[in-house]
This record gives sequence, structure tokens and C-alpha cells, in this order.
Amino acid sequence: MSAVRYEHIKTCKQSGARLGKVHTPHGTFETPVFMPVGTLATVKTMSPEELVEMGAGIILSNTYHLWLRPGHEIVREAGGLHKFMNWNGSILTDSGGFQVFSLSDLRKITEEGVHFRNHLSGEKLFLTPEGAMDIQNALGSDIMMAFDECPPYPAEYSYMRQSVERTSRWAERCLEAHKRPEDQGLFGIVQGGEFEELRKQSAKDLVSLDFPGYAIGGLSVGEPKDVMNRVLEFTTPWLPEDKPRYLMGVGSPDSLIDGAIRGIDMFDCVLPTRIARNGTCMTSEGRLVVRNAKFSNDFRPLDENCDCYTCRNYSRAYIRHLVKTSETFGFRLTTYHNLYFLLKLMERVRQAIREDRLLDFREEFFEQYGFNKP
Ligand SMILES: Nc1cc(N)c2c(=O)[nH][nH]c(=O)c2c1
Ligand SMILES: [Zn+2]
Repeated sequence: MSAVRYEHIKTCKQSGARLGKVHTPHGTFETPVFMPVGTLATVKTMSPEELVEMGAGIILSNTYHLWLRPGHEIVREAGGLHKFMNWNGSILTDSGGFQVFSLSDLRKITEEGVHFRNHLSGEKLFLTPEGAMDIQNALGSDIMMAFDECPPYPAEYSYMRQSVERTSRWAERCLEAHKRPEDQGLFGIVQGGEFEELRKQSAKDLVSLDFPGYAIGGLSVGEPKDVMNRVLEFTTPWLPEDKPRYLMGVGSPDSLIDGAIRGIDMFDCVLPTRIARNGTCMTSEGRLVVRNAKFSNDFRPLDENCDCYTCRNYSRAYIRHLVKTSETFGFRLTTYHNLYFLLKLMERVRQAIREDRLLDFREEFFEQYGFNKP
């Protein structure tokens, strides 16, 4: 019996999007869902109480980063990540593969694992599927990700085929090394780039191993949005309908809606928290760069259609002042608003699915946000 179970509630008659619930040892969250990213065991500048207040049910932490600092054995000794960071909701940890491929240079991929350098110290490191599982076991996340290779975009077909076959073999090794399936769910990661045959092969390989959930990796790595949408369209049909589908690294409003329409249930991205720290906010009428001089005496809230703590209590002028003077409280206010915006967007997406009108909602949202503007 897996620790993670998907409950399908309904499929939107207009779009094919799914409404569901994911049950984990630390609670249940509705899908489609956006997961705030807490790379180093904190969603930067937010307290766990604020995350609960804004409706977050699951967050993501990075295996690679926690392995390096403070070290997974410290977290194990603390009783796991939930206790260490005082977060009682669900936690997903990624495999570490992505950071190894995106952060480190001088890496060498072998069948056994990946040789690379610590991006902070330059020290030589070696990570294997078994090692990635041991780290996530120590972290005690509710959802673990299998160790995979996320090739760069674009990649040659021949390289991508070899990479997919190795990722499938690594996935098998992860399952064998998985110590506590009754406490932690392990998701496989589908790779294959933009090649339909390789995506199908990767999905079939992983589905034959019967994971409790499946991620679609290798996207949001610089490809155009129409390529992402096309890959989703020919990949999701090869994934079981009774398991969650997680699109890794995606978090702009348009991509969340378009991913949900294509059958995706879970999303994560650093975008809302990262842009908040440079004073950029997502609002119902598009992006607002609050540090711009034009907001210096604009006493309206960031978003007049938002009822978050930031928008109920502070003005653009005040937040601009804080951001311009690098006051931490300013970044807390922009982060709170951006996360609230995306979490509320996913609530509206779920409601549109309930009402069988997600395509209509897409049109309305895109129009107001300005995505349709030439
Ligand atoms: N955009 C992406 C973000 C990610 N965190 C990952 C990942 O962790 N593994 N594999 C992936 O392909 C991947 C893609
Ligand atoms: Zn707000």
C-alpha cells in the first residue's frame, strides 16, 4: 500500500482537465495544485503559519541543496524535514538530479551515477540513485522523486534516447532502494525531450514499474511554450488516469492553466518567490514591477482584485519604498502576495473544472491578465 493515493473527482467536460485529491501521510490536498518552493527548508521569507493561512497544502524542498546544507543526517537527527522546519502539511522533495545538471559544472554521467562538483565549494561529489533515495529517506518527505537525468534543451535524439533508457534503469534502482513505501510515495520522472517516441517509451517504462505518481521532467528548461504544450499533449495519454501527474518547474499563470487543461495535477516553480525578491508582482492585470518610479505615490494596493494580507494593508508606494531600500519586510509582502495569487488562481481553476468551463475561464483570465495582447 503506497503512502500516496490519488482520488479522481471529475474531469472537466469542456477541457479534459482533472479535479482530484492527493492523500499523503501529512494530509490531503486538492488538485490541480501549485506547490510553493522551499529550497533550503524554508519558503523564502514566509512562515509556515503564513503558508497555511494562504492555503498551501504542499511545499517542495530540494534534495541536492539540503544534502549540501545542513546535510541530510542533521535533518534525520531532527526527526525529518516536517519537524525541522515546523511544517505539518505535505512535502515533496525533488531528486537532486536537476540541480546536479543545472548548478554544477565538470559533471560526468556514468551508469552508476553522476560525478560533479559542489557548486559552493568546488568539492568533488558523486550522486547515485541509491544515494538520492537515502537523502530523501532521511528528509522524510511525503513524496520523493526518482533520480533522473534532465538533459538540456535542445538535445540530439540519439543522446536523448540513451538518457531516457538510463533514467528508466535508474528509476528501477530507486524502487529497489526505496526503504519505506508505506510512509513515502515515490514518483517516477518521464523524460524524452520533445521526441514523441521517447516520451512514450519513458512513460511506458515507468508505468510498468507501477509508481504511485508520475512527473513530467525535462520541460521548463528553455523550450518555447508551444513545445511544452505539445509534449504534454502526447505524453499524458501514456500515464494512468488514477495516479497524479506532476509537471516539474512550471509556475507562470498561463502555463499553470494550460498545463491543467492538458491533464496536469501538480506544479512547482520558484518564479513567484524569485520575482517577488526583485519587486515584481503577479496581479490580475498582469505583471507589476513595484520598484518603478511611477508607483512612488500610488497609494492603491498591488492588486485591487486581491484580498491578501499585503493588498488589504499596504500600498504600492509603501511596498516600492521598502523594496527600493532593500527592507526585508518589502520582500515578505511581495512574496506573500505572489504566492497567494497563484494559490488562489489554482482555486479558481478547480472551480472552473467543477463548472465544466475551464476553457472559458482561460479566455477570461488571459484577457484580463493581458496574455492575448499582441
Ligand atoms: N524543470 C525541471 C525542474 C526540476 N526540478 C526537475 C527535476 O527535479 N528533475 N528532472 C527534471 O526534468 C526537472 C525539470
Ligand atoms: Zn495581494
